[in-house]
Amino acid sequence: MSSYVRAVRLINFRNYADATALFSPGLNIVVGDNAQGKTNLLEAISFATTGSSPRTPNDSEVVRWGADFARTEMRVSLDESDGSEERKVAVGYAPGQKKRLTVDGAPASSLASYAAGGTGVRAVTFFPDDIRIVKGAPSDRREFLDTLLSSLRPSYARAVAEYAKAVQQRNQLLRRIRDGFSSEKTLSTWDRKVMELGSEVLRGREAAAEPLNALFGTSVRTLYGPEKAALRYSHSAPLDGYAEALTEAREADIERGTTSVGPHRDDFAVLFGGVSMTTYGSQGQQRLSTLALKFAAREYLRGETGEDPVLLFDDVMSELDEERRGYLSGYFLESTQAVITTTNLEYFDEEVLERARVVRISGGALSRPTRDGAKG
Ligand SMILES: Nc1ncnc2c1ncn2[C@@H]1O[C@H](COP(=O)(O)OP(=O)(O)OP(=O)(O)O)[C@@H](O)[C@H]1O
Repeated sequence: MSSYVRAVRLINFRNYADATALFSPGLNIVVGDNAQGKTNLLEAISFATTGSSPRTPNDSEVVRWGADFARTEMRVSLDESDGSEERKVAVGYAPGQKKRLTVDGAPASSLASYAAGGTGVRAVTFFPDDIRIVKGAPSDRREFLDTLLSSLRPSYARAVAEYAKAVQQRNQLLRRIRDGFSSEKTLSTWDRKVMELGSEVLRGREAAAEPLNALFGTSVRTLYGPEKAALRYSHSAPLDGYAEALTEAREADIERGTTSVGPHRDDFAVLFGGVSMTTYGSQGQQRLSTLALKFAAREYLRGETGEDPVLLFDDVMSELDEERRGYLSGYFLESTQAVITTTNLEYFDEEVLERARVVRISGGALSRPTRDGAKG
């Protein structure tokens, strides 16, 4: 069996002062009224798993109001083949200070390596706001791809971050050249750097594009219907024509003061029967395609690592019809581990509830943890 999360402790995290939740393999249902802390709990599991919040780039938002730090601790049950049984990981954050990440008590070598499997577990998250991946701007779609690929390899995460910096610096230089403060000769050093890092990003994305397209097609068929669905990556320049395209765009780039070619300008189309869901999708189609993207991400991670990621899905049942809710319950029950939130247990059949662990939340307090492995 793949690794899974046994327990998470939240200290000064969002509306939690100090609370511990225990989880089982298979389906875990977090239930509570509105604004009790369900989303915050999923966010905390993700924070503990990757060292960052999937909801905000601003870490200080997760610190409980009035507190001066936030901390998550997590116990992960490891895949047996590793020999060791359990890993303990923690993330501590105090505004103004460097984030502290530890694995079995020792500092993690970097955030990138912590997030890319350093904790022993990977996660795929779904938050209602993720619909922007389909509905929103190209940057939302690029972020989806980059987060997924970064969770596989720390080197990809580093390339993405360094590439963004290199593009910014090139842009500054372009403007200096345009305004006569620098000579065009200085540009070739930055072009090489941008190309080198950009190529690494492109290679990662190009390798993932086709498998993700196929997995997305299958997920849409099971979730939605016989529609032929596809993801189509669109390049500002493909890998093999990157250098030429960057050189060709040089004059125009100087004029505009921005870099117009490279993976930071790419996008992918989400298509149902050839129709763009970004432009023409109904709310329901956009939501289902977002779910299908997440399912594709799960399968992709599973294929690449041989490990099933943990699924953290927020309020996923509420806008689905009964048949799809039934399908999803089965999907989660059969996963290595899923933690999903709901305000309403009636979305689940009796037999699903019998097989699931139910965690109740009220005002940032969790139902008393029961022994590991016990339900309820
Ligand atoms: N940094 C913070 N410190 C304290 N409370 C916070 C912080 N950030 C958010 N909250 C509060 O936590 C509460 C619970 O939020 P959460 O999004 O987890 O609710 P939820 O149970 O998922 O609700 P819903 O069913 O309405 O989506 C909210 O009232 C929110 O204002």
